[in-house]
Amino acid sequence: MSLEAVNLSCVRRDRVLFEQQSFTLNAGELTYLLGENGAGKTSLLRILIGFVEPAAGQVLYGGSAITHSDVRRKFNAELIYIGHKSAVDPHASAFENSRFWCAQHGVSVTQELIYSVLATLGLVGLEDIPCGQLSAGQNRRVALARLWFKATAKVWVLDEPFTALDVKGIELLERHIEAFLARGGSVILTSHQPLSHLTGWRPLELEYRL
Ligand SMILES: Nc1ncnc2c1ncn2[C@@H]1O[C@H](COP(=O)(O)OP(=O)(O)OP(=O)(O)O)[C@@H](O)[C@H]1O
Repeated sequence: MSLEAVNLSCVRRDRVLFEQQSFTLNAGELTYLLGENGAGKTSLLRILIGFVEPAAGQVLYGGSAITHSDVRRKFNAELIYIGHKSAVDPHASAFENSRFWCAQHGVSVTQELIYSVLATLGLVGLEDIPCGQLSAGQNRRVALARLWFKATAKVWVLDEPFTALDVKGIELLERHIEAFLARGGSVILTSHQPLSHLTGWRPLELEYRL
């Protein structure tokens, strides 16, 4: 199913961030959203997932508007969004955050699977302590574990997923994105760091407008 932006515009505090943005995320494609600080990348991603309404235009999933409840349900079932701030509860552990996220998103997982994914993410021994005591990169890994849990996802919308990751973490995530694309997934992401291994992406540049 393709995710399609049709003539999207966004206005923030009387400033037009962007207008008439149209593009399609197709199966197996990676779109790299580029632009200076404040250009509107996060705003565009939040419109794309239906969290914020555009000033004009619409978002279609499989050809129908995501504002229709049946389309919304299907889109929810096939979407993973990881925002810049990650939404990891600092008072809960990596295990508890993962279990809650899976429950909230209707993803059925065993305890063993949660521990195994957290191990893949390099979090062995850190699974049961409050995330507030983990480093920034470790917290990012806890958030990224969602990309391993939800096997039914077809679209990943990732806002600066590489932030705070070390070299190994970047490589792990890039390989996981590659495998997802090879299975026919679609990805749109922002990153202020150049992508190191990922190739074949399509740039989508937002110009900073005064
Ligand atoms: N809810 C909001 N209310 C008012 N202004 C907002 C809101 N959200 C974003 N903005 C403004 O819109 C502009 C674009 O913000 P946005 O976060 O989309 O940019 P960005 O391209 O993701 O930036 P960065 O690279 O710094 O993350 C900023 O000037 C920001 O202050």
